[in-house]
Amino acid sequence: MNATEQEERAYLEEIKEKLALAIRRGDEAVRQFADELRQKKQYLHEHQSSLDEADLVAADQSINRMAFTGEAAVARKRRLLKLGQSPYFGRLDFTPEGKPKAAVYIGVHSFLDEQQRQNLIYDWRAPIASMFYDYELGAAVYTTPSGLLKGSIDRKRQYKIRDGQLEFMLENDVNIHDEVLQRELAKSADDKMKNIVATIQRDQNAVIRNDTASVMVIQGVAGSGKTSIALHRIAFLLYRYRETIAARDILIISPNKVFADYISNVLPELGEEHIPELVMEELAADLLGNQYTFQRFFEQVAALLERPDPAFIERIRFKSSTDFLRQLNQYLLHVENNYFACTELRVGKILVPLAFIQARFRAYHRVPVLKRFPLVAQDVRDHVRSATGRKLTGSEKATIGEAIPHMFRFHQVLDFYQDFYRWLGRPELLRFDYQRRHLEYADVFAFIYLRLRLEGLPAYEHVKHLVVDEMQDYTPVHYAVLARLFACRKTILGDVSQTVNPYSASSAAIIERIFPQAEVVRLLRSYRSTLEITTFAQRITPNPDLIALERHGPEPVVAHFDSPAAELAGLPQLVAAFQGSGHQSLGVICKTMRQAEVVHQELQAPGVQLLTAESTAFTEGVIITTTYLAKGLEFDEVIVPFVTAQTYRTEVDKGMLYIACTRAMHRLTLTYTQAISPFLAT
Ligand SMILES: Nc1ncnc2c1ncn2[C@@H]1O[C@H](COP(=O)(O)OP(=O)(O)OP(=O)(O)O)[C@@H](O)[C@H]1O
Repeated sequence: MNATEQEERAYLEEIKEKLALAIRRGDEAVRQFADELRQKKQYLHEHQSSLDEADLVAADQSINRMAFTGEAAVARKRRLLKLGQSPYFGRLDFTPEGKPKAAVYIGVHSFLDEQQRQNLIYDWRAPIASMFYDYELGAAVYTTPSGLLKGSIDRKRQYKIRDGQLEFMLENDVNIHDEVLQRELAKSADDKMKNIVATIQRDQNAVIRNDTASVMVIQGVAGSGKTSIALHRIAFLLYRYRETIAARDILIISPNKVFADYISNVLPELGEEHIPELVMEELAADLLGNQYTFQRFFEQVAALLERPDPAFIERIRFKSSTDFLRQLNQYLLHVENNYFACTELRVGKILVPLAFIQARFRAYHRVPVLKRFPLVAQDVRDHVRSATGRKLTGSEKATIGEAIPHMFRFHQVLDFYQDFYRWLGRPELLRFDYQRRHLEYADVFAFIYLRLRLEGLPAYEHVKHLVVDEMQDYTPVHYAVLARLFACRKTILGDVSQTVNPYSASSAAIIERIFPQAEVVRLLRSYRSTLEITTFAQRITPNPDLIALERHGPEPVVAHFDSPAAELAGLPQLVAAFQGSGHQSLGVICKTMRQAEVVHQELQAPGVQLLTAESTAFTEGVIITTTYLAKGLEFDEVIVPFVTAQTYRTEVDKGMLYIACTRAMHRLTLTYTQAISPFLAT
């Protein structure tokens, strides 16, 4: 151990002691709060009858205040305990111009020595910590509340501290970022996504700390850290705007429950509370109300994979275009201008002129049409009352109330939606099952959009930041709905190469058309997989811009079997090899759920889980699932069975194969019988 390391170890012990002391003090404070709270409650209980209203309100407020302070103390203790395990991961020695040098230690949270009023550890989100990610040695600058602070960095160190013990430290004379990053990436996959604070890369840092974009679109290659970055960005914004945004004000829209579970740990790991999340289809169900049922996205994808009917494809393709949204908007104009068949209205002796009713209808152009009738009816009543100089009878009021809506062509959104296709001259593009009141998936958001425009829907005003993951799976109407429901800032992320349904995919360019104010960033470095796996996946869907990280592992194996029975019989051996490898997770990723069930039959054993659309959690071990459900997840090892020319032959199949292969971090095996898929033929 050299002198520097000795010094650092001694410093670590010092910090740990200070942390332990702070925890003890905190415990004492919590105990005091609890005692005071108990006493106060007891006093209230005993003196209830003699206290007046004002006393009670004051007592109530003081109890609430104490409870709040108590909760804050408990949260602080949680943070300190966490720091005790791993107080910091980085250090930079910074000399601001004209000021003395200071060592800045950076950790997941800040730690202030209250006695010395000195910051011993800086939160990675603090302005000064940004230099750790943005600069090597030499001139550096960061933004303080009072402007830019220039200076120079003359030392940078990285540490790995686990369970309070220093595992290693690296000095800046080696390229520390690469070395630590390599170590992090070589690790085994967890059943939960991890935080990456210690190794955030410069381009990623720029996205995380961007606090100006009202809509940020992250278009990144597979494994570029999009999801990680979006979550760190949320943590950053919660820190930066802690006075105005809390975790409960954020909403993450994710593709399914398993993915939501997988990412659920990152923010708590960073010391933030759990963030509300919603699966896109839950949002749809919320907005449709309970009058309709609808096909789910995975059912649409499954139908496309199993029986790709041209008319079905045509319906999906049409409804996924920006032109479709434009037509819907034109139709709404047409409705506004033509569907109010206004007539004059006789109420007793008074004739309310057509022009008056028409003008009132137009005057409310900001109100959704189906919500205008009571307003117009009220104006007509007022008109009649001032014309007659008397109050209206109940029956006159009712006549007006009924007559106005009657002048309008339809009242049900479904009638409009059907009419829209007639207006287009394409009635065959709508398949609605009347008996089950069942919509195809491609109609769900178009229908909601019409509903939103015709009836209005309550906006999600409490949401102050919206995150949409897997953006490529949503179409212009989805975004049009989101834009109207969520007026807040947004982070939207995805990868066009990972579309599960190429007939309904959106690129960043399409999203930009809906959010012209969007800032689009492209992330091209891929971190997840070894170079061998990335190169293999690139042969399926090439992206010349992708930059693969130089990390090596075994070449992917494509194994041929003589018969389907032999292929199935071979799978347990592959699983056994995984079990002996020291890796934590293996994903057996199939094209369809039917195939996954067949594999599950073969591999059933403790620790083997079939992940279905109904699953809600992701666990370590052997997971058998479909590509659709594996999206966004990652595994140490991946097996893709049945990669035959028969199974993987269409564009949709190709996308599936690419997604499946890019889930692997360290090892990839594909198996087949007969002829291999043309996407894998060399
Ligand atoms: N700076 C980094 N330091 C350490 N690990 C990183 C970094 N960036 C990304 N990773 C790792 O790379 C893997 C992929 O990250 P993530 O899942 O966020 O990428 P993604 O772009 O959303 O992937 P995909 O679109 O393929 O699902 C994760 O294991 C993540 O921890």
